[in-house]
Amino acid sequence: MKHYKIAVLAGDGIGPEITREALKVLKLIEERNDVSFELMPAAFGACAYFETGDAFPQATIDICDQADAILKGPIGLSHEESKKIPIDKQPERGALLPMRRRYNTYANFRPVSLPKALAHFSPLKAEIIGEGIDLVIVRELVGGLYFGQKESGVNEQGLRYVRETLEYDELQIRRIMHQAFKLASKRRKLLHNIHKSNVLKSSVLWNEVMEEVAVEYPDVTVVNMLVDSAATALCLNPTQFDVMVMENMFGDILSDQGGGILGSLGLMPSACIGDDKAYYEPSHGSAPDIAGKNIANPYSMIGSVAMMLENSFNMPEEAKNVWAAMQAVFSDGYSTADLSKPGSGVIMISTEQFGDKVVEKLGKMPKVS
Ligand SMILES: NC(=O)c1ccc[n+]([C@@H]2O[C@H](COP(=O)([O-])OP(=O)(O)OC[C@H]3O[C@@H](n4cnc5c(N)ncnc54)[C@H](O)[C@@H]3O)[C@@H](O)[C@H]2O)c1
Ligand SMILES: CC(C)[C@H](C(=O)O)[C@@H](O)C(=O)O
Ligand SMILES: [Mg+2]
Repeated sequence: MKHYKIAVLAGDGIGPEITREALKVLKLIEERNDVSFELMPAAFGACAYFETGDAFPQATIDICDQADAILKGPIGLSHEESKKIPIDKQPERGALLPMRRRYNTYANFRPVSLPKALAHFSPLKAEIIGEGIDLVIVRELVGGLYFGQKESGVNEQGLRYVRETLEYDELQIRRIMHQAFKLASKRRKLLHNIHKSNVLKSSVLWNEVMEEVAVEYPDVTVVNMLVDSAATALCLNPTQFDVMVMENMFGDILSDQGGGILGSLGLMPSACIGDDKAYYEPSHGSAPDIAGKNIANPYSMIGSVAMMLENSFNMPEEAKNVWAAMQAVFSDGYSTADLSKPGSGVIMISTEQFGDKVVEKLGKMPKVS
């Protein structure tokens, strides 16, 4: 029997609620397969800061170091609450970015997917969604503005100033390009390279390296698109996209737009992959506005489990079953509050009921031999 250690970082806000549902699904997966999961819960985020004075405490680092994979809920506080924590200890700078850096999880895969049958979830017109949206944003996750040099102070004119640098070297660009081209090769063989080379020199290097890597993938068609134009295209014609590759900050922004065109950030799982370690997290945040109400959509967290099964545990068939189980819940007409607005015809269920229904559907699916 295969045995895997999973660090479970439930995080802040809706994190514990959606993690609870994801763990129900993991438990059933253990029962259905020749696999055992050793769950290692650990404090991470604002909750860890208030408990220990550190958003990514040493005890959590030790657990994550040992783990075969990390399942992470969203972290963070509301804008006002964040002010209670010194800026460098806040969960984003004090936990999330250090984790990305520590495990060098440079490739972030953010699927943006909505089958035609669920077009009513989207704010876009059905004719725009056509046969369905099915694209993946490949976001570089450990470079760019997020990790470049920073300085701030008072300048010669006595004005407060700040300087943040957008840094990439060719190795960082090359490795994310290989990830994007490999994914494109397995899908529609179409890669949209998103850049801003009309202004940013970083994008000029980005495009140069992309062209060098492209030679190794002659069957993949590359379409170059400026990031501002891509933002419009995601709304007006999202089905033209299959795989989109971009630097860190562009990927942060366009992936939230991805959630927007689907109808909810609750539909946005993700995988953050490094050469030696991977962690899995929803693309969205801790949703302080709905935390503790049992109304958050756990699809993003359960989808992150599916991505973990496929990428870290070599269980692609069971991963497909998890996706199918969630789609089956939607097909029966149910969803959480984010996607069941009055008049939508969708029957509203709680976070917990959604998890239970996924478990029920998955339990009825034939086991993978
Ligand atoms: N990777 C992460 O851990 C991560 C990602 C993004 C934001 N954050 C942090 O989260 C905190 C809140 O940020 P924000 O409010 O700007 O963004 P958010 O993503 O938490 O929420 C934006 C909107 O989407 C809704 N939403 C998000 N997830 C949902 C779900 N699963 N089901 C239903 N609705 C959902 C929220 O209710 C809210 O209306 C901030 O501290 C931010 O830094 C963390
Ligand atoms: C919380 C924040 C640091 C993070 C990011 O900007 O990468 C989040 O928005 C995300 O998309 O994972
Ligand atoms: Mg984001």
